[in-house]
Amino acid sequence: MGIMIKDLIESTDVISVPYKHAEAEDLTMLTKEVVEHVTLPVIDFSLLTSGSADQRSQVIEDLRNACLHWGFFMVTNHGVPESLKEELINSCMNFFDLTPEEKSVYDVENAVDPCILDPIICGTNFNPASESVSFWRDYLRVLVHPAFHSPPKPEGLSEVLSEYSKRTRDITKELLKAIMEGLELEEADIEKSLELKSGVQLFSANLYPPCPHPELAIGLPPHADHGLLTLLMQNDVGGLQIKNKGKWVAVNAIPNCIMVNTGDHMEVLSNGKYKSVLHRAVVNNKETRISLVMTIGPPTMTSVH
Ligand SMILES: O=C(O)CCC(=O)C(=O)O
Ligand SMILES: [Fe+2]
Repeated sequence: MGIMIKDLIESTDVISVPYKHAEAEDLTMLTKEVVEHVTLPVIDFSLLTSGSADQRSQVIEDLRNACLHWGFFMVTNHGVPESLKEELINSCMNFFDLTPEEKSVYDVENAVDPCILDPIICGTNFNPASESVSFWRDYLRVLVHPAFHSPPKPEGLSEVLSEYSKRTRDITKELLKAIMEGLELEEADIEKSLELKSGVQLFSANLYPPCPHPELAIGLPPHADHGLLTLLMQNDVGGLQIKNKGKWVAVNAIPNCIMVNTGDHMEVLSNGKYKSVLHRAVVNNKETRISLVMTIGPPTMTSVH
């Protein structure tokens, strides 16, 4: 792989983001423009599972509106303990801290066939020789369902990832059920059409080290996700921006909420009603950001984006 940004930063005193990029036409992707901060719709998960019938109907209505107008919402009271999130963040940090040799086993550039989903890959989007905009992200991506995978190192990652995968999967199922009810689809049809039991669940840990010139780089360029729903948790550093009503807005996350967005398969399933939303991640020059991303889709899903 190209050397991961994290390893590069640790091996050299000076790291620059080439200024030539300022001339690149890709500049429209960059984030010099001032973006407004918004609060996404909030979905209280506990009301979906143990609220009264009225409360559940209200949450279904809220989900409908969130999917229609935003394609993004924040889930609170979801039952994932903060400690589990913290442990997973620490384990992923420990993975990125492995030596380049240890990580090279999962090097995306050694992947045999780009059409086959490699169960575990890691890599970087950073390419110092690139003529266009700098991408400032290292990542680990793991297929966690229908068969669970995990790198054996660092110790503890596998257990924590397995637990986190199960919990986010259960949350996704409940959310999907409620979203489908809002679309007035029958639950039996949904199970059948989604084939969630054999569905694909992909985990990504995105690492965005502090960037000396955040205005000349982007963490993740604008994209939409494959799959039905994507669930995202982050260390308490912001960076996610979404395109809403034609303009980019920055997301203010409630601490420890799960941010959820609709993906391409949801757009198909809802007959185009719920759009697969464009989003991107920007970087900053102060703090490392990490996002834990879980994408769930049908068995045919082959990649995240
Ligand atoms: O890190 C983020 O905020 C965005 C991550 C993302 O969009 C993805 O992994 O698909
Ligand atoms: Fe995404």
